[in-house]
Amino acid sequence: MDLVNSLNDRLLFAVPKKGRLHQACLDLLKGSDIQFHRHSRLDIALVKNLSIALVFLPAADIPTFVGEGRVDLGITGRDQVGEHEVVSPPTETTGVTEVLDLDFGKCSLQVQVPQKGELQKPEDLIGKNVVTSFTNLTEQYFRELEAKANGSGGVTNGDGKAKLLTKIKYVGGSVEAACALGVADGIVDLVESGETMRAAGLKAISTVVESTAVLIKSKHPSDPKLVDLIASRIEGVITAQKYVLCTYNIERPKIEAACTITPGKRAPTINSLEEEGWVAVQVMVERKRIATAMDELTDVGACDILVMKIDNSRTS
Ligand SMILES: Nc1ncnc2c1ncn2[C@@H]1O[C@H](COP(=O)(O)OP(=O)(O)OP(=O)(O)O)[C@@H](O)[C@H]1O
Ligand SMILES: O=P(O)(O)OC[C@H]1O[C@H](OP(=O)(O)OP(=O)(O)O)[C@H](O)[C@@H]1O
Repeated sequence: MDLVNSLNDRLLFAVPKKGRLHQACLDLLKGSDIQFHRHSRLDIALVKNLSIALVFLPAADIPTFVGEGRVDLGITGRDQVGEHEVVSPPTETTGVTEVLDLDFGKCSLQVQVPQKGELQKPEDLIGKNVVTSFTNLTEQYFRELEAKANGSGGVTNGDGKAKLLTKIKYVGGSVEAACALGVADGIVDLVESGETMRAAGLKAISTVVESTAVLIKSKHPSDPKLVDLIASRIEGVITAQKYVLCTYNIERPKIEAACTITPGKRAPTINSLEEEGWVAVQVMVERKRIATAMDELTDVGACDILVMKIDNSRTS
């Protein structure tokens, strides 16, 4: 099969080929019934049941391909979009539009320094060596920091732009090793649980950006209707993962107190029970809140509380 020619007329959808976002993206595609078979070593896979081709790319490159309109749709981290936009600011026709926050891949890009050392605040790194994989965001961050610290009295380049005193170096991974190896005084790297940072003897002293995975689209996708369809399927899966369905029985006078605890996404469904004075309530509750909600519902007199997993959803 001539794979490249069979891409014609298909919507191109970029997915991280490895790393932290890869498996969550595959799960999302499965939940959205986007069926494909990826041949080993091939970075393109045709979707069997929709006119889409998946393109497996490094998360860092996805904003470039989508931003230039070469690929219609993509999933990457908001940090990667930010990193790209520092050097390629969006215009009317280029750049990406965020379609959905996908609620996974949560992390923060933070300035980190050795736990035991003199450096305590980001300003202490001005003029020193900083190592990162996010050189554009880091440069922007230190440019602003230096401008604040120097007022207007800083040294300027030929182009009139303030000369950056902090020395920023790129490394592609294992950024946390840079301080111990003597390459950096501080680093700018992603932190999720904080385990990597602590294990490397580092502490965070400032946050450059917060990030989650996002669905992005180009400014002029080849098939806007198909983009909307995929976005709505993905949103359905994300909502299903985020919420559970809770039902309980309660006496009528206690409904108001119970509904304050579980107001639902739009509003709870309330049906009369055969037993006089009682109602059954059905309501969506955020998964992370469900244990507390159950405790509080019990306190206000709800009983027969049941919680069910939602497989998929289409809500507004
Ligand atoms: N520890 C983390 N927790 C949550 N999300 C993360 C974490 N690290 C990275 N991410 C998110 O995943 C994106 C891709 O990062 P990752 O380091 O996995 O990519 P990669 O460089 O392509 O993979 P690899 O590190 O395996 O080479 C990041 O831009 C960020 O949005
Ligand atoms: O706060 P934590 O939960 O420990 O996660 C943070 C780590 O995760 C990422 O690296 P990754 O493991 O993807 O590998 P890399 O260093 O090769 O990029 C990031 O660069 C940190 O090193």
